Amino acid sequence: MLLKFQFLHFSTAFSPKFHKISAPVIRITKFRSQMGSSSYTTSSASSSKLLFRQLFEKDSSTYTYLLADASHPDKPALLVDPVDKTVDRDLSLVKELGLKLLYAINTHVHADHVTGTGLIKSKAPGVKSIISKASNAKADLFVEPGDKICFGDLFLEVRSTPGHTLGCVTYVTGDGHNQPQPRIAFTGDALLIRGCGRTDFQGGSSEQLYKSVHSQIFTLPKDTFVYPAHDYKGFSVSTVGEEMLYNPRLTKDKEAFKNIMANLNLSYPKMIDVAVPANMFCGLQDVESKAS
Ligand SMILES: N[C@@H](CCC(=O)N[C@@H](CSS)C(=O)NCC(=O)O)C(=O)O
Repeated sequence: MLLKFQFLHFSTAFSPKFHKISAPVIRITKFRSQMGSSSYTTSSASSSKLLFRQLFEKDSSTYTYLLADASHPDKPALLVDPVDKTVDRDLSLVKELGLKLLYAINTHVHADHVTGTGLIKSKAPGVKSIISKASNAKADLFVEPGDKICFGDLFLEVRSTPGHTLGCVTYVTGDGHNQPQPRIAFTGDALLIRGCGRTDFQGGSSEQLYKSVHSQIFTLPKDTFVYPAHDYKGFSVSTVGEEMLYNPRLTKDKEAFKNIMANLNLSYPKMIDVAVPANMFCGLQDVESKAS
């Protein structure tokens, strides 16, 4: 598949740029198991190159993920779905592990917490924020389906998974010999473990979500790890195969799914009126000129 663009691989003199290229750079490497540790960690998916940490923000039950190419001399890294309240913790971890943070990326415009991307940019100059173009939010870089976000020799592929919000995307680790195996999907709120994101605001659509999950996530290899943006039941990780068998909503047919989603009767997230406007600007409400 031809790529519309690919972010440049990290170099010592760090300077992220947009480049249109026709194919990813693939190098073959060996894999070995690597356990991770932090304040809250799983380490189910790993390779000799990937440093991976799952971090938790308890007030909104949000997961933030830290990924880095540990085999690269500069250890280029990115954070998926950082939360404002835990930015200091996350940046300390980045420093302790000797990583060079390149990107702070969001799966979507969150409604229940303020994203940490703007705060990270103010505390770690040079870090670029990323969100989907379809989100209509502000960021330094906008991704579209099929785009790749490179960090060292590793990359995340962008898959469009609207339904919870209009601009939701799922980031999936690359498919190739030098990429982590099994693959890892960061599903945001599109697919939760034994659940899924609600579809009753922010351009949500149960019809669209059903299509997104079935066409963009359930088509990944069954051993692909599923790491969502939230968990409310104590789960930390699942797999595509597991969710295809046991997800109580998405194993149903489309009409039954739509009926379930129409009758969730969830109260609105407590922070929605603060979080959504702020998150349209990387969490930096009223700082439009700085927000990118
Ligand atoms: N009680 C929380 C919000 C809980 C909630 O609505 N979660 C969202 C994801 S964050 S917008 C969701 O989609 N939940 C699906 C579900 O089935 O629980 C708060 O007040 O913030």
